[in-house]
Amino acid sequence: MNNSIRELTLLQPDDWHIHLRNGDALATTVPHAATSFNRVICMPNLVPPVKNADDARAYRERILHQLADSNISADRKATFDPRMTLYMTDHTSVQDIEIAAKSGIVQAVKLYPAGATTNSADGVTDILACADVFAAMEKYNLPLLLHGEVTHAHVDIFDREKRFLDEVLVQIIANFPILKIVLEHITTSDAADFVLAQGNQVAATITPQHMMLNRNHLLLGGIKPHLYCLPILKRETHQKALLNVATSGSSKFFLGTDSAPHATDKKEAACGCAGCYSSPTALPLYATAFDSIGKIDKLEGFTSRFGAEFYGLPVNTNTVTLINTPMQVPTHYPYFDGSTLTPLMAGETLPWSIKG
Ligand SMILES: NC(=O)N[C@@H](CC(=O)O)C(=O)O
Ligand SMILES: [Zn+2]
Ligand SMILES: [Zn+2]
Repeated sequence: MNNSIRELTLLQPDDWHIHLRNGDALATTVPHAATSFNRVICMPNLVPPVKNADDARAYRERILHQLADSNISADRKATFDPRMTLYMTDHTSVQDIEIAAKSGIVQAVKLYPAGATTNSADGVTDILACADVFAAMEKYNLPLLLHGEVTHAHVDIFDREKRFLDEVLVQIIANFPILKIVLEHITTSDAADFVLAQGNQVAATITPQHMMLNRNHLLLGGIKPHLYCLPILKRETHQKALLNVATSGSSKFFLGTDSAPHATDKKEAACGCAGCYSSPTALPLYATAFDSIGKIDKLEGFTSRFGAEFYGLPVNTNTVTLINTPMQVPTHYPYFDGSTLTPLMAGETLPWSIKG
């Protein structure tokens, strides 16, 4: 690598998997997301969850209200477009799907196996019993977004994603061959290979942490609660495989930060919450990851083209410029009620930053 200043102008990225939360959290999360992204797919695991089109519309209004109140630039305000998801439960009906599909604001339906992750208690208990709902999603071309882990108590946490592929996902795909599916936040080479082996209706998002870090970062030399997310970081071979597919130019893999804020004290605890907060520095993080193996030329497809293509949306027309001027990730951000958020790689220096 040479030492000259390099700049990289990208079509403005979209984040196809983000947790903005609700209430007072929005004052922090919305401007952070809107600074880097145009479209964001807002996860529905609020308390209570976003279960139908009316909930989604009301949630979107709260986000847009917060956007209007924030002091980011008028340009960024104008292009920010939160796209909503429904939280699938055992009670989701075909009618819920029909109404959502026609609402114009619901982009997808999210399935959490019950108990798999943060705020998933209302998730689906018997996925293969949801045939009529999947059929309706197929009919209306509404994608299914998966937290792809089995939840049986006896299955080892490091095996849960692979078991989901073999025991659940193969059956969903076999029964609903044209249903669009995104396997969210993939963590293993098994998941990457699985997605590559499917038709173009199956894609995956990859977070910055899963392509930059592995379980040694989480557990060696002291436990690092801010690197704990679900699905949990895996071994280095998986991390490398994810970085390789993300930078391969395959349009099946695209940006989804899974930025998932939990106040610092809720993570630095005897029973710490799962989730990494990465949204404000996601672009420098991904640029750093791609550049680490000489693949920065593949960044724009991953950040700004493949997700839009998968969802059948136009690519953005505005741009953002990254520059290889180092930046320090803040040690924390103010959150609500006097708490803070500690971001992914807090205090570390990244070689790339956003220009201007
Ligand atoms: N990824 C996480 O570890 N946590 C997410 C939930 C999720 O995406 O699974 C959250 O909402 O906190
Ligand atoms: Zn998840
Ligand atoms: Zn998530």
